[in-house]
Amino acid sequence: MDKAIGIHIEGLSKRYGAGDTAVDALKEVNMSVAPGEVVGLIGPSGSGKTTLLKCLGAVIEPTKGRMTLGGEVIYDNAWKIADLRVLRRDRIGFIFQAPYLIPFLDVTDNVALLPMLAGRPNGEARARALELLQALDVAHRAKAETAELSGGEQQRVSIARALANRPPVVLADEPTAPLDSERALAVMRILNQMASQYQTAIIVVTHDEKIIPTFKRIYHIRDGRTFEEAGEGLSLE
Ligand SMILES: Nc1ncnc2c1ncn2[C@@H]1O[C@H](COP(=O)(O)OP(=O)(O)OP(=O)(O)O)[C@@H](O)[C@H]1O
Repeated sequence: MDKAIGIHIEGLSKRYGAGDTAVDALKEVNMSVAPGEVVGLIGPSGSGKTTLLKCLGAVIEPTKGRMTLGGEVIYDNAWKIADLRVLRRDRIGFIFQAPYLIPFLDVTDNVALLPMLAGRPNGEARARALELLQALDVAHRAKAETAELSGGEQQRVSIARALANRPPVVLADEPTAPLDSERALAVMRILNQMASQYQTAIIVVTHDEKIIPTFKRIYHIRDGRTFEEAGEGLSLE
């Protein structure tokens, strides 16, 4: 297995239920995303996007197949990792449509919380948080209450949080859906910069027409099967 691969899945299938009512939500899906790469995952309602994201995020168990993360096999017809919560906390970043910041922690602690939970000393966790806040241009709000931030600032903090444990993969679920064109493209610029700076593989589930031209590579999903296509790779500079 190529150690440089960020996330790699082979023949991944997911069946919900059994017998007459069984639903094959994923049918032998293959996908590879390299460190530093941002790919789009696009498909109509019911095509299997959420199921795939949940399998990639170790939130639900696939039925069969193989999955590697940072070169390590994490699933091979069964989980190969004893503690899935630790896997999710330390090695997978999640970005959602809304920022979901913790309102009783300041901006720095929202980002430092994950490294602290992973056992990093407080000073180191805060220093890492500050470095990310700087990279995302929100360090001037480091001591602010989350409610004092604009929507765009909150979202950048949520991106910093997703990267705080330096995960090899970040899963972003419709991160630009509520944003206007300019802000949506700004988020894509940030995701591309972060992917490249931290060598993270980023998968963006979206149906947002505004950002689809920015992907260099797209996985389409239809009825549980994926196929790959070159994207336009619109420059975000
Ligand atoms: N817990 C479940 N039990 C049974 N079937 C399910 C379950 N979750 C999803 N499905 C079925 O699996 C298929 C894929 O669903 P999934 O939620 O992954 O699609 P999606 O592409 O995310 O759709 P949407 O864009 O509408 O959220 C659908 O046929 C759905 O009805």
